[in-house]
Amino acid sequence: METDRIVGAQQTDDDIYNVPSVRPQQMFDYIGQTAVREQLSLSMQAAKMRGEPLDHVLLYGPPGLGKTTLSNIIAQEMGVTLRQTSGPVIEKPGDLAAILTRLEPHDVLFVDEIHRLSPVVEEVLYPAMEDFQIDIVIGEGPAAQSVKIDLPPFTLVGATTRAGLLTSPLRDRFGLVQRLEFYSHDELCQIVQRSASILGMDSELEGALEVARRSRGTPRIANRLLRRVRDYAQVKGDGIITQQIADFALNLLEVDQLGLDKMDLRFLDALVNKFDGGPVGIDSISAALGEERGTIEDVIEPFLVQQGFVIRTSRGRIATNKGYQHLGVEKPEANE
Ligand SMILES: Nc1ncnc2c1ncn2[C@@H]1O[C@H](COP(=O)(O)OP(=O)(O)OP(=O)(O)O)[C@@H](O)[C@H]1O
Ligand SMILES: [Mg+2]
Repeated sequence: METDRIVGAQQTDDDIYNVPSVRPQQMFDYIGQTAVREQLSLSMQAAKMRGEPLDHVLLYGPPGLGKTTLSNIIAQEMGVTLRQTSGPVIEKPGDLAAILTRLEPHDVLFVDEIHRLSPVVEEVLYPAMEDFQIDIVIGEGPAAQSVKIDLPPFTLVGATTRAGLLTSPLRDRFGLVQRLEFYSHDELCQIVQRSASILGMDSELEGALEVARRSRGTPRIANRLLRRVRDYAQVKGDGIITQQIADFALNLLEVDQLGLDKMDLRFLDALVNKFDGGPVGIDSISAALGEERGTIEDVIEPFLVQQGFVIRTSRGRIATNKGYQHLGVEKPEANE
């Protein structure tokens, strides 16, 4: 499971119960994502000037990049209450109706994993988003009656890691659609330094940068690695996060210079050394590694593909030059 990996992007209990919280509370502290921040800030300012709620916002992108954080900040900056729920939790139309009718004017309703709403629930959401109205059916059989209920004007903030799974009627009802991008090393370095100072740690620039470089473009991973490096610095060093301390600590955790862990390296090694760099089908790799196909596709491959170590083709997986180089193996001439 990815949740067992130190470099997994999914949230773990360790991320949730870590105090003090390093999660930014205001836009000012939200590092990176400049375009998203500017567009949202502009729209929020305009909405406030008009005395209207902010238009509905869809945030999408890989896990751990700051969707939930941003939704909190939106509510905070708009000066309204945030109500949180998630797609799979809303089972029936009545569940959603109960949430919507309890909103105060201009509140932000955050729906995480919005791609997992059931179709009947989604139907209720359409008029709610468009006209701030819902139709609910009261009673059953021939006596059933449809009643229109007015809702307070509100802002829906939807988040998803799988924008491709959203139906187009739902997608079209969001006025602001923002894609979060992986963070640069420099941005992650700022995040690490900020978190270190909240945790009461001294960090040298090079130390923070070392953590940043190995964090797979993902703030959640950066914060998790930082906490492990902190342990190491306190036990083995003098508490300061230097490059050497970060390097030792992360090597101990078997997270390499580019953020690859053992699982990634086993995959790359099999592809290069057992299958001559491919193309090879996913099922053969799965058999060679003794890992389930789904795990490989959802958990190992995305980062390797995004970083250009591996490409997926219709004929199978192929190791790139970069993939060969990372293992220190010469790429054979004839192999394409
Ligand atoms: N722009 C940022 N600046 C500083 N820290 C950030 C930023 N974005 C995210 N973080 C940190 O990363 C952690 C993970 O972010 P968050 O929970 O918002 O991700 P997410 O996109 O909602 O992930 P998921 O898809 O798993 O729900 C936060 O607790 C926060 O500390
Ligand atoms: Mg989230």
